[in-house]
Amino acid sequence: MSAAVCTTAVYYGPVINPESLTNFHALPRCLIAVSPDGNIAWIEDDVIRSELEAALGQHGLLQGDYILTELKPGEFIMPGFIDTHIHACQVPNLGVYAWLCVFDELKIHLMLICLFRGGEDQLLDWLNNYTFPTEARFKDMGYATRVYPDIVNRVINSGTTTSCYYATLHLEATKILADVIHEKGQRAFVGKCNMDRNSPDYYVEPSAEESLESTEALIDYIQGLPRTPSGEALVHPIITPRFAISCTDKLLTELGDFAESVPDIPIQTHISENPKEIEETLELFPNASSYADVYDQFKLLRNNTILGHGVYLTDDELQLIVTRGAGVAHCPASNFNLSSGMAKVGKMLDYGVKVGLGTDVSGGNNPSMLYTIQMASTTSKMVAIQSTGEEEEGTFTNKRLDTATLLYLATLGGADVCCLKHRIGSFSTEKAFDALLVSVRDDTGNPAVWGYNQGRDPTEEPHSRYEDKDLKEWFQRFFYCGDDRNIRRVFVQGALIGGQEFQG
Ligand SMILES: O=c1[nH]c(=O)c2nc[nH]c2[nH]1
Ligand SMILES: [Zn+2]
Repeated sequence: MSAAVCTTAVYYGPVINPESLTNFHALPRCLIAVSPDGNIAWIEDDVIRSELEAALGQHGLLQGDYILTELKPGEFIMPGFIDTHIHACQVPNLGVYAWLCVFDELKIHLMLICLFRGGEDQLLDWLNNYTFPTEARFKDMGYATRVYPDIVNRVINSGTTTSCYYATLHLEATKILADVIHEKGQRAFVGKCNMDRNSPDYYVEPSAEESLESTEALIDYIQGLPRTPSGEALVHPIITPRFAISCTDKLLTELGDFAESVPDIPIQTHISENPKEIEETLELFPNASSYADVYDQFKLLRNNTILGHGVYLTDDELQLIVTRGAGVAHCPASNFNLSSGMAKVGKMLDYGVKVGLGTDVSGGNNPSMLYTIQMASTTSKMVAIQSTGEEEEGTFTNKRLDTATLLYLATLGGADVCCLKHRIGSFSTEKAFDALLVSVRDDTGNPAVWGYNQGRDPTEEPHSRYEDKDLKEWFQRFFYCGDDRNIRRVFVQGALIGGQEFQG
């Protein structure tokens, strides 16, 4: 675990705080106090510099009771990103050409791996040709021990404070992933894939019983990890039937029965990503009226189910998903890379479906949520351009997603999908301080961001009062052309765990 925070931490400066699908707050002079347990003690929205000490005093904080971080011009604080769908074990597959050896009991598969071969393959071929061989390597715990720390670091440093991780089917390697996340102090859900059919012989579980057994063992292991000083767990287990195609009826039945006995443990899976996948699913489950109905029949569709993709969900399925209270992880980069299609996020929102964003590495080619936000924006614009329907006032269907909506999806929307909206996704009293300190100053070294210093008179008083429009401008520069270099500090539950200035 990262170092414990032992005194009140106070942050003073500009803050971006999401509120709803249509609104966020840009607060240029905000004061946030974080208790030693990492929760937000209180927030003052607008405090002028000369009244800072007085404001702290009113909350009973005298000098020596707190550590003050005062932001520089061009810096701001915002909630950390929530990635509702990422395959940690697929990061080694990102954009590389390499010879890869996969060992199974009897033979060595030697194959040329390249990401998407220029984007030729769609989902099912991509899984067989590239992804399953990549994931099979995690049978080797040495490999897992070597690669997972770098993968988690990379995710944290790109500003993701909560991740919903898929691991491989291997129990021991998945325990290693959970250990690494715990050690680094990230908030996360970690699941090992359940998959007992329609997968290559070197990468498939031998039976439904063994699949369930190792799932239960992983849950026990993760629930046994030490908690934060306030008794909260940061790493949670999640039941992870890979997708319907890779699970027998027996496995889905057993997982559904087991899930019923542990209603607080969430479930993640894939749904309706690709036409061929949907066709195959409906052939395998002839009694189901739709893809969503397959999961529903097996008691796997409920308020804490996270459904990856949902590109081709029908109206009936959207209605069923809303009724069950499940959420969707919108994975726009992956949907482009695998030529899956463009999810109708606006329509999902109008139906009342909970929606968050997912990088879906390595279907998605970047573990950064910023990149995913930009892809979600592009997707919504393409859906809007192609739309022939009338635009209705006050709805999202077929419209471009604006900055407020994209910010919501990447933060509060994700929190809602993870059933953690009461803890994370925005700043308010008693929520966890899961936050990013962002800079658009020139010294970040990101030339794509026209930063705070650009064109500014160096003799200008640096603390001249900013307006909320200045802050909104900095925020948009970061949102649409920022990258890891702009993410200076990453906090989870009040503890500094990453970012460019972190020396962990
Ligand atoms: O984008 C995807 N990535 C995967 O690993 C996967 N497995 C099932 N369906 C999937 N879709
Ligand atoms: Zn996925």
